[in-house]
Amino acid sequence: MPDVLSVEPLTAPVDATVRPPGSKSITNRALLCAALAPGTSTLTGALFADDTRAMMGAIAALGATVALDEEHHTVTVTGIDPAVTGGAGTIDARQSGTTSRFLLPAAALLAGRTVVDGTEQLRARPFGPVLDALRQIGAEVEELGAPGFLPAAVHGPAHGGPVQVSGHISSQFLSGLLMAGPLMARGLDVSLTSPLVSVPYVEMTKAVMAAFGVTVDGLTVASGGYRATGYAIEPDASAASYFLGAAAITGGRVTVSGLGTESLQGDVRFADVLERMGASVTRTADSLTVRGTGSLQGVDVDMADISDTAQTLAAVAVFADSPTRVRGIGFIRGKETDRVGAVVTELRRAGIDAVEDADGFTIHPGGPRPTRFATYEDHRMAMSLSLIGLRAPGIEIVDPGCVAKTYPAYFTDLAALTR
Ligand SMILES: O=C(O)C1=C[C@@H](OP(=O)(O)O)[C@@H](O)[C@H](O)C1
Ligand SMILES: C=C(OP(=O)(O)O)C(=O)O
Repeated sequence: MPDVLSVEPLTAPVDATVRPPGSKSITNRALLCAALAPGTSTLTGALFADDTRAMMGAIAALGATVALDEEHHTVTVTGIDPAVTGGAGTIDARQSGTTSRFLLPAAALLAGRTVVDGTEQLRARPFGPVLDALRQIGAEVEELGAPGFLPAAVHGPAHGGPVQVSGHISSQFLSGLLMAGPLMARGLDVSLTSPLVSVPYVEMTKAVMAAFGVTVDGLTVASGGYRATGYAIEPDASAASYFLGAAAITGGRVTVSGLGTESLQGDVRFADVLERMGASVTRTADSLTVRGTGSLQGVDVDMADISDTAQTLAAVAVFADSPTRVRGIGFIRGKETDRVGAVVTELRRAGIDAVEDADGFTIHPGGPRPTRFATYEDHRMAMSLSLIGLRAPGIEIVDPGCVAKTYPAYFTDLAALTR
């Protein structure tokens, strides 16, 4: 991957059918549930990217046997019995929020000490709510760096029972607790102390747990255990947003196969936002087609449920004919970077009138000038801003390799749109 990548403008509207790689979020849930299930599970359609390799490494450190068949997008996992497993040493969650926030409660099941750490970027992201929750349910927790941040050590076994956790910073704390819940002696009964963001991800957690034989009732899960299974992972809906956005801004057509009305991923609702802007959307049980109609209106939209697609919308909004206001996403300042600040800074660099709001941003349409975009080690900055280059000449992306976090082949697949 070069240090800087030039995006070639499309010479004709896109007309393509794509199938993005497996969902990061579903892959990492399925890997963890499989690791906690006695017996062997086979996961098909899995994502192979930095975030999921982080989870594969983490569950192997817990003692699971993990066999990769990358060519066939398949992972085979033989699970552990946490009741007879000791601490897992030091686990490197790399840049992955899901790996780290899901692993801490799972590591708290073990009668031993496990340290969870990651990159400098991950060390800057919040962990206080899950560390505090684990203390409430009987785990010993040491904050080895700044309080509320990684690295942190947990020593179980956590006994479970009633636990309180906040919902407004990240839903991953809740998802992680729920997934460890069935292996706790008292099960788990979670109460939220603040409104939940990213709600569809918690529904996804329950759905994946159900596939592995565990029922969550509200936010309560009984003590029990997972069942190993065969599990098919859908394509990644956040990744799909870039291709759907490309159709909308070029007046072309993109069909995403493998994702439709039956999807477990909230981010498929990005297509609804494009529809509100004037694109035409066709949905089947397992496909989504967006057709650009040649005109896009700005929208005023709350993206608290689907915030990984907010940067995609920012790029699309540049080509609308009225302003777009995105609300409800103040919490994305705590993701890979301050995504609100970063997207506004970069659009302004291209001469676009973009404004930072307390809970989101406002984008006024305009003609972007040739620009070298910074990407802040954030895969979604790189993937989103590249869309601008499909319409405007002279767009360059710094550090395009950062897409490896969730979509290593992104720029190859984007270039294939023009062929
Ligand atoms: O549970 C998940 O798989 C995720 C939840 C969301 O995070 P937050 O709950 O922190 O918003 C999302 O942004 C992230 O990419 C994946
Ligand atoms: C926020 C993201 O990832 P995570 O929180 O899992 O690191 C993302 O993929 O956009």
